[in-house]
Amino acid sequence: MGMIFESGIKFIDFSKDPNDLVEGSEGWKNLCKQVKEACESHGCFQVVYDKVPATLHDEMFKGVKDLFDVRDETKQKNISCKPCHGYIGKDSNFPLLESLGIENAPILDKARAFTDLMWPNGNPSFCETLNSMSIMMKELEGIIRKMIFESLGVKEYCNTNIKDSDYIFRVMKYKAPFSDHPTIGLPTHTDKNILTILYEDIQGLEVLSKEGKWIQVVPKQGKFLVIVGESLMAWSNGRMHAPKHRVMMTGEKDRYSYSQFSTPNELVYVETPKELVDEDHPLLYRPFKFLEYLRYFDANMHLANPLATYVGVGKV
Ligand SMILES: O=C(O)CCC(=O)C(=O)O
Ligand SMILES: [Fe+2]
Repeated sequence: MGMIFESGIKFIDFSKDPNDLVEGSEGWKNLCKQVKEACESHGCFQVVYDKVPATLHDEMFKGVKDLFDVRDETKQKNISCKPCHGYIGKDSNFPLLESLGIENAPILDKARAFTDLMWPNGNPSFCETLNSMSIMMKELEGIIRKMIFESLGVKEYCNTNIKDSDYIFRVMKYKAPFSDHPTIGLPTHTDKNILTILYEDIQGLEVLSKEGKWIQVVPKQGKFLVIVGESLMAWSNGRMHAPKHRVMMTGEKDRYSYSQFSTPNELVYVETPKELVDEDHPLLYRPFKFLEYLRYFDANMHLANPLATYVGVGKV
């Protein structure tokens, strides 16, 4: 049951046999190994997780399209005191992109507060879709995180670490550039959070390989893309790779995507466990608080490697 490569991105099947997701089973151990290898080598992989029905994805995209048709003044009401959490719209540098963040959407009241803000009479059906989708994406994220911790030999940290997470759900729209010349939709970046679980309708996302090659992600029905963020990279003492990625747009079709980012709770320190530090793996990053780092990053976007500048130990 080797890993399959599609367009250079590893593909892991979580839905082959239900026993594979039973902790401790042979299938589980095999998946742990595949997930670890993919996160080390590419920092991302595609995963089939058929607990999320295709109809839910369809409803989600329909709701997301309606959402972006809401008046700009209403969308701008979606504000947050946290950087990169609210409304991002039609920035003159990246005019194709529009995006909205929904904090802790797996909590029904939070999802409802968002849909009540966007629609005058709320939108109970989209609220339910959004909430169900974010709960399932949270479950998938939890499984993957468990697999990563187990494969790193630090399973015992899993409970505290999962318990101490927040989630931010983002919906994205990239307007069609009406050109065959690739145009930037979202500039090159690394995610700052723990893990990102992403679903997209049409091609556009590209991931930079360690060898410096841009790899196009080919979206497929039912396949999520999982991306390692800088918090997990730092926590794992650099073992897990946080890849650079970007969105490039061509053609005449708008692109929609949605993702859920797990983020360390703002009160806890992202701190490398002592088990992951030894002579061969000296400590790379000092403990930091996620939200403080996000604010630092927001104010220092010009830096080539903001995390290393912020909390890097020695020359990283
Ligand atoms: O829309 C996408 O496919 C990618 C979005 C992304 O990378 C992000 O929001 O961090
Ligand atoms: Fe990203």
